[in-house]
Amino acid sequence: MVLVGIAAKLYEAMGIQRWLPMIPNSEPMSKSRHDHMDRGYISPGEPSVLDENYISWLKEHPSAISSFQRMINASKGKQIVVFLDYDGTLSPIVCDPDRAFMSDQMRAAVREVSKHFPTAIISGRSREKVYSFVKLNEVYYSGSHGMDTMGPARENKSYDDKYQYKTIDEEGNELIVFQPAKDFLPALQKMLVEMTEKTKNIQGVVIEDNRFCLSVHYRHVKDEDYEKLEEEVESVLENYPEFHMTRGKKVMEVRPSIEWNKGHALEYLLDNLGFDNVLPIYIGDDRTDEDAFKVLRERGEGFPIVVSSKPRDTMAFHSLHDPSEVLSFLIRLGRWGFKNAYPIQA
Ligand SMILES: O=P(O)(O)OC[C@H]1O[C@H](O[C@H]2O[C@H](CO)[C@@H](O)[C@H](O)[C@H]2O)[C@H](O)[C@@H](O)[C@@H]1O
Repeated sequence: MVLVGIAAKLYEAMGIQRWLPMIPNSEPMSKSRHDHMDRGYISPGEPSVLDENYISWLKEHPSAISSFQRMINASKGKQIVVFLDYDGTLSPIVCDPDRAFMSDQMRAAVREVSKHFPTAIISGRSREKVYSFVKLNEVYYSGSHGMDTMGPARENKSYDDKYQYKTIDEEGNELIVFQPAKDFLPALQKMLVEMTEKTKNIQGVVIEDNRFCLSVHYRHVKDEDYEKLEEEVESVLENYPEFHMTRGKKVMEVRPSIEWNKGHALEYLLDNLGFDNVLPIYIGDDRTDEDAFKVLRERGEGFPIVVSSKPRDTMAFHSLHDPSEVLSFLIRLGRWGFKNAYPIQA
């Protein structure tokens, strides 16, 4: 019974009401098909019911699902804008970066959300690559950790025209592309060749060309070879003082040292959307998403939501356990938008 109590506490904090029907005097499960889908969802990576650390972390970063109504109440009179990270948020983390596909269900949920709220995906991948996974024309894309952003066309004098150009999408809509790290492209291509050469004898290394940054994946590198790989990456970087390395999930990321990150991309998109009263929701799992969480905190608006199955330091207010919970949240948001928000004009 004690175990059941702890588990119930955990699920309640996570916003998962799967346990409730088993507990006497609890609210019965709704008969609505959609409600049932949400409540019946079982996340693949549920924490151990005894993970007290996770339970107390959830008190600091409550589930965005259980806080949904509060978020919606806060959006009164404001335009909701949705920002989503890709890997680990819209698709689960998998061994092969080229096979991080998004499920059809997730695609449908993002499409539904984007019908009612401006939606952007901000990823560490190249913009083209993330589009090839998502395949939705209804959303804006920002690749290379925000260094390649395609957003709504708007005269915006705060950004240097040297790095912006106008373009037309397949449906004839005018868009603007902002690439603040454009000057670094030749050096990046040179570095990619050197990095590939230097690491070619280390088994398991995958170098991904993310256009304005490089990802050196070491998920398949033997532990005993990791140090060697790190040395090689650092030795290449020594010849490129205008670049630096950051770390993600089993990946070293080499980026131009300019003051531009996912947080700046978020602000750029918000500027170009041009709403007066806005409520941004940003969902992400990566360390690089913290830059965007920080921006929302500093602006004092919106909801930064971290995707994490473990307690961790974060600037986010709310949390979701994994991409399956992201799906539940987006389904709910899309459904709410369908009933309550005006459709976005094409
Ligand atoms: O900003 P994101 O969209 O989250 O991109 C961050 C990096 O994600 C990818 O790598 C991660 O996901 C892979 C697929 O699940 C996994 O194999 C890898 O270990 C993770 O680090 C992507 O491949 C990187 O280029 C992105 O920078």
